[in-house]
Amino acid sequence: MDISAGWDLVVIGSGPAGEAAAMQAAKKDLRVAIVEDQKAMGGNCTHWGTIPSKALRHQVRQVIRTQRNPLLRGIINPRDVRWQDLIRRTREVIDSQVQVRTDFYIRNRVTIFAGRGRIANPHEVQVDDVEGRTHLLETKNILIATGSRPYHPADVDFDHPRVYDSDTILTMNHTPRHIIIYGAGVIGSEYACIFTGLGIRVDLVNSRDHLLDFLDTEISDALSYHLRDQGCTIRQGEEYKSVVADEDGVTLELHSGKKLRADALLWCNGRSGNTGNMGLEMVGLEPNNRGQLAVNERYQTEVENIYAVGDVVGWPSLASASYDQGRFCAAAIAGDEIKQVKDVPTGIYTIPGISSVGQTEQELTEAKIPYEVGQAFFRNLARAQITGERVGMLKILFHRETLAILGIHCFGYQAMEIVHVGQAIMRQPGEHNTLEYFIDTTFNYPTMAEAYRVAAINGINRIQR
Ligand SMILES: Cc1cc2nc3c(=O)[nH]c(=O)nc-3n(C[C@H](O)[C@H](O)[C@H](O)COP(=O)(O)OP(=O)(O)OC[C@H]3O[C@@H](n4cnc5c(N)ncnc54)[C@H](O)[C@@H]3O)c2cc1C
Ligand SMILES: NC(=O)c1ccc[n+]([C@@H]2O[C@H](COP(=O)([O-])OP(=O)(O)OC[C@H]3O[C@@H](n4cnc5c(N)ncnc54)[C@H](O)[C@@H]3O)[C@@H](O)[C@H]2O)c1
Repeated sequence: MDISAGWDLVVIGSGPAGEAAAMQAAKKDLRVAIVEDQKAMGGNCTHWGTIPSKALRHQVRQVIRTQRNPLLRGIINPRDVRWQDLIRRTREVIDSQVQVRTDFYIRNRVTIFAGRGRIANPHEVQVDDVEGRTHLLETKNILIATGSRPYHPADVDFDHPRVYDSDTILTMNHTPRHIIIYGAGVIGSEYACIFTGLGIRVDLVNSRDHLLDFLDTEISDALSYHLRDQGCTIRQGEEYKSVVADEDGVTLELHSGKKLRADALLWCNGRSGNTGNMGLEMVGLEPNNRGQLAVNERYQTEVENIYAVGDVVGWPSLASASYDQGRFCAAAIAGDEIKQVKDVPTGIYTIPGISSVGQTEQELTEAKIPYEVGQAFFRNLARAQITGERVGMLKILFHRETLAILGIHCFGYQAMEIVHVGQAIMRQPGEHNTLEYFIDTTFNYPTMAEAYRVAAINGINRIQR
C-alpha cells in the first residue's frame, strides 16, 4: 500500500461541488487531493447529466429553428435526425469540458487519484486505483462530493436494452419512433422536449397533477400547453404498476388500468445519493433512505472534519448550487466565514426554457403579501420578432407599496439568461431593490432584456390606475 500523508483536504468526487471545493482550497494554499472513480474528471454533471442534456437540447433547438425559418425549412427533416449523431456531437462537448476541467487541477497543483475513495477512519481515505494499487491518504479534512445517480426501483429491469435512465439514454443506439417517459420532474420534462423536438411521439407520465408544481402556476401551465402543442401526450396523476420489456418494445401498465406501449422507456423518477460502499459505517455516518447525508450550516456531517456538499446532501441538487456549496465549504475549512447558498434560481431547459427566482404568486397570496404583477409578452418585443422566438413571457412580481421585487418568472427564448438581470436588482439591499430601476434605466434595443422595462411599466400602470 502506498501511504501519503500531510493532506489538508481530500475531496471525493470531481463534479461541480468537488471541483469548486478543490479549487477554492488550493487558492487558500491548502494541500488538496481529489479522488474520482470515473475515467475522466467532471463528475456526473459533465458525463451524464447537465452537460450532455444541454448539448442535446441545443442541437434539437437548432433543428426546430431551421424548420421555422422559411429560408432553411426543408433542409433538415427532424425525423431524419439520428440519436446516435446527436450523441456524437454531445461527446465532443463533454470532451472539451473534461479537458478544461482536468487542466484546472494541473494548474492549481491539486493531485488527482483515479479510483474509488473509501473512508477508513476520520483522517484516512483509501483509494483503490484503476491499476489495482491501493493508496492511503492521511488528511486533516475529508469532503464527500460523490453526487447522485438515477433511482432504480427493484421491479424495473434496467438491464433490458429498451429500458433507459438519464445515464443510459446517452448510449441508446437507435432512434425510437415512440418513447414513454416515466417521471415528469425536471429531467423528464427536459427530455420530453428533446424527443418531441425530433418528431418522436412522447408519452410523458406524471405522478402528480401538474407539471413541475413548484413553479408559478401560469408558467407551469404554459409549459404543459407548449409540450402538448408540440405533440407530447402528458398523463397526469398516474402511477406505474409494471414495466414489461420485450424484443420489440416496452409496455408500461398504470394503476389507472391504462397500458402504454412504445419502442423505449426512459425512467426519470428521482435520484439517490452516492453513499454506498465508501466506508461511511466506519465513521458512524448513516445516510437517509435516498442515500443522502445530513449536514449543518457549515456543511459538516456528524463527524466534525468530514464535510459533504452537492447532490449527496439533497436540496437543491443543482450544478449551479453545487459549485457554490463546494466553494463556500472549502473557504470555511480554510478559516473564512461560512456563506450559505440561498435564493437559488431555477433554470429549466425545456423548450421553451423556464427560469425563475424568488416567490411565486401562490406563495405571496398565501403569505398575504400585497403584490402586483408586471408582464411583458415576448411576441410584442422587437428582438423576439426578429429572431422568430415569439413564445414567452416575463413576469415581475413586486410589492404594491414598497415596489420591492419579490419574484421574477420567465419562460421563452433566453429565459435562463435574462432572469439574472432581475435577480441582480432583487438582491440589492433595502430600497435599492425596486421596480423603478427598470423604469429609469435605458436598455439596449432591440434586446430580450428590454422585457424588464416593458413589464415594469405594465406593473406600475396597474397600481396607478
Ligand atoms: C439529466 C440531468 C440534467 C441536469 N441538468 C441540470 C441543469 O441544467 N442545471 C443544473 O444546475 N443542474 C442540472 N442537473 C443536476 C446536476 O447535474 C447535479 O446537481 C450536479 O451534477 C451535482 O454535482 P455534484 O458535484 O454533487 O456531483 P456529481 O456531478 O454527481 O459528481 C460526483 C462524482 O463523484 C464520483 N464518485 C462517487 N462516489 C465516488 C467514490 N466513492 N470515489 C470516487 N469518486 C466517486 C462520481 O463518479 C462522480 O463523478 C442535471 C442532472 C441530470 C441528471
Ligand atoms: N435544469 C435543471 O436545473 C435540472 C435539470 C435536470 C435535473 N435537475 C435536478 O436533478 C434532480 C432530479 O430530477 P428528477 O427529474 O429526477 O426529479 P425529481 O427530483 O422531481 O423527482 C421525480 C419524482 O421522483 C421521486 N423521487 C425522487 N427521488 C426518489 C428516490 N430516491 N426514491 C423514490 N422516489 C424518488 C420524487 O418524489 C418525484 O415524484 C432534481 O433535483 C433537479 O433539480 C435539474
